[in-house]
Amino acid sequence: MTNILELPETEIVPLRELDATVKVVGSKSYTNRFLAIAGLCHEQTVLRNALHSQDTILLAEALRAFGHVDVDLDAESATITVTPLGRPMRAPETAIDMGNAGTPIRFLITMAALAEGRTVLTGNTRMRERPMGHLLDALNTLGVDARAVHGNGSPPIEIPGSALVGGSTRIDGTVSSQFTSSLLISAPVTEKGVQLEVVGDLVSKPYVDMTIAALRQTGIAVGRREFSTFTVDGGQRYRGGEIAVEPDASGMSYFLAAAAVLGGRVTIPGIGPGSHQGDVGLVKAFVDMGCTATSDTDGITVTGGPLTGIDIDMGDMPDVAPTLAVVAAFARGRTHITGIGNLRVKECDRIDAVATELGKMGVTVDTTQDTMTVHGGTEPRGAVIDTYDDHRIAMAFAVAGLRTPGVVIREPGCVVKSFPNFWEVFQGLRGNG
Ligand SMILES: O=C(O)C1=C[C@@H](OP(=O)(O)O)[C@@H](O)[C@H](O)C1
Ligand SMILES: C=C(OP(=O)(O)O)C(=O)O
Repeated sequence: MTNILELPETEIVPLRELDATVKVVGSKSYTNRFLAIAGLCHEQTVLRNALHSQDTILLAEALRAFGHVDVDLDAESATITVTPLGRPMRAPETAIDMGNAGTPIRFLITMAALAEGRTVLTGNTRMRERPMGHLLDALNTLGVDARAVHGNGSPPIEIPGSALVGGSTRIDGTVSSQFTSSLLISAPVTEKGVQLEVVGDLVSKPYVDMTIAALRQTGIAVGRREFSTFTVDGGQRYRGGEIAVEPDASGMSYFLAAAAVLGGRVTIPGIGPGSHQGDVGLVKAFVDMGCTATSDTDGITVTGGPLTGIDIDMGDMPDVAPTLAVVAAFARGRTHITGIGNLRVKECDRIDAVATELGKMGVTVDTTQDTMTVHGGTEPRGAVIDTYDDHRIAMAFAVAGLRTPGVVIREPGCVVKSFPNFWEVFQGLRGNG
């Protein structure tokens, strides 16, 4: 069988009917959180339904490089086991290359300040443009002299060892929530704990809720006043044991979107109303556009209907904005998406990428620095879609190809960042429907 991941491009064959139950991979965000936590824990941690993707594997390998834990990755059983070796965390002699794994590198920047010795964290070309300056400023206030080697706030980042003891600091929340999460994850094992004040309007808030949920689940007490101040006492100990990771809500979005654009039905088991993953909010957006949905112990089900454009602030669910934009291309009327300025600093500039690629399909998209307006109503036409080494562009536009003939996705292998078996699951829609 052809491995789509290795092809220069793949043409999506349209699908007329869809009625499927889809098993998506474990959450990237929870896998990253529990891996980082396990890397600070003195007990063994076993993650079930853990995501084995490029980003989580890079984080696992980075933890191993600090020499204090063994990390066993069993992709077959979707299990990751992290076992402390009873040695201190020690910076590796060479720089750690984190590819374009944004969440992992940002979590590691703070963790590295707990290790012995100087750590250098770097990444690929795009990563070397991604912003980390706010996190460096917060660490500097805590007395950690972490710095961008080229003085531009981006990797490579150099972090001095044995430098983080805790204290009070402020974090600018307007660019990425990952900085707040990073500080919260390392805070409990510092000597003094951390009092954190978030300044500016925090983006991607649900990810901070996920961090706090992960900390509490592993035995950590966190005090908070909404999204403005967080207090974590030092000298706490993370609890190990077995942890089940829920399905990935961002990965789920492509299949729910398929139901929306085809007027079909898709059910995602294992995720429901109790989830802290903000991307679950896309379900309500689809309902507002004309779909019907249920969310209960069986999972989330979306059934497509005639679609109409909406106005929506996606600041709480940035990763599914490309998914919604593609669905909006098939809706009657205009969809106005706001609150998405930080889409410009993700794996690619996702505002420009979505506008350019939908443009190739004959769909007009107006953009500003932090908004996108998709003008639906004209049936999109087939096009060769560039993916900019961005998994979410590849997966979102694959959905368009289920309805529009002639959609070709270039470099489909980029999905490995968060969803290595995406194409397999996507092809599975045909057997199912
Ligand atoms: O904490 C996390 O797991 C993530 C936070 C979000 O980033 P920002 O806070 O930078 O928007 C999101 O885009 C990313 O894919 C995962
Ligand atoms: C933005 C993303 O990832 P990260 O910031 O972790 O690289 C993403 O997965 O869409």
